[in-house]
Amino acid sequence: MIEAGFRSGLVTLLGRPNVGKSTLLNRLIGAKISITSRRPQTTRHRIIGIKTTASAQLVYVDTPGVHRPQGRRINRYMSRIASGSVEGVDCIVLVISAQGWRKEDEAALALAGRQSIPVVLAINKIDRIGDRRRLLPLIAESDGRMRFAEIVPVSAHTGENLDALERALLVHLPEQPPIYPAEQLTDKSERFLASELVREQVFGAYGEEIPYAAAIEVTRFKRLKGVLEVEATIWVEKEGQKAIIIGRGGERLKQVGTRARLAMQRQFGTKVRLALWVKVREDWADDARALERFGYTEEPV
Ligand SMILES: Nc1nc2c(ncn2[C@@H]2O[C@H](COP(=O)(O)OP(=O)(O)OP(=O)(O)O)[C@@H](O)[C@H]2O)c(=O)[nH]1
Repeated sequence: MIEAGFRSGLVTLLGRPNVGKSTLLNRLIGAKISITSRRPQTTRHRIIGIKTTASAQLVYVDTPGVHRPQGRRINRYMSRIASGSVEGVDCIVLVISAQGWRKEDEAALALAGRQSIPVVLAINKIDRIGDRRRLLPLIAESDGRMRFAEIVPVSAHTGENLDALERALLVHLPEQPPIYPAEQLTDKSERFLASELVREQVFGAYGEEIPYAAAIEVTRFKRLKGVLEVEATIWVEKEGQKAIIIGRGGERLKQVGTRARLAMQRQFGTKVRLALWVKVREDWADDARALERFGYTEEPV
């Protein structure tokens, strides 16, 4: 039964790379939907997280960090997804860090400001600020940057003040029935999530250019009795990168595989058998056909 006055709508999480959008999405939904890492530009897709209560359904849209697209096709793709994700939504959450405004925040601020929809500013990572009074000048400064519908300090890490953020968003949603079934948490498949869980481990395990040179292709995803069988290829751009991923005697790849398998077991609640390969496809990040094959095909709604 849908309550009278039920509200539902789309809320885009926008911000520069690494401010904590995906961490925020996962906290708001209470489940791991979008992968996170210490490195910028982890999110490459538009990922929807759905939260349904008795009186409302908030459909959050996680986006790649807004950054100046460098020449590569994958970066242009990510930028297109981010900028397209502010269209046709009911509200935008612009996420910045409690450490203050940075030059890199400005592209996201400008993008949010160009829309004629309410923008709520979430000042994230407040757990890092010992004395909360230090937030007051940042709030005052933010107020001068744009006419925000509301400014809400939060911590995606601890969950602090997320109820206030939700309340600030709900008022901007139209009264209408839910968009998605109440039990649905995301628009992405388990197969997609499996590829992301491998990518998350690659982001965590290797430095420098390796995470950005890697794309994951899941070639088998089969639930058998009591076990989920997953096979995936880590595509890189150069032979040298392949050697680094594999490591001496295959040790590093083995470690990545173990971690990804355990993450999948937690995620899917079943025993997982995972086989990983590493292959080279030169310049895949700039190759339209390779991007399509690796799943970079979404169009913003
Ligand atoms: N201390 C603290 N760290 C946080 C918080 N939110 C996110 N982080 C950390 O910030 C880093 C980036 O988080 P992500 O959620 O991947 O950031 P993102 O904005 O989605 O990044 P992109 O994919 O680059 O757009 C990770 O190391 C997170 O653990 C927070 O509230 N407090």
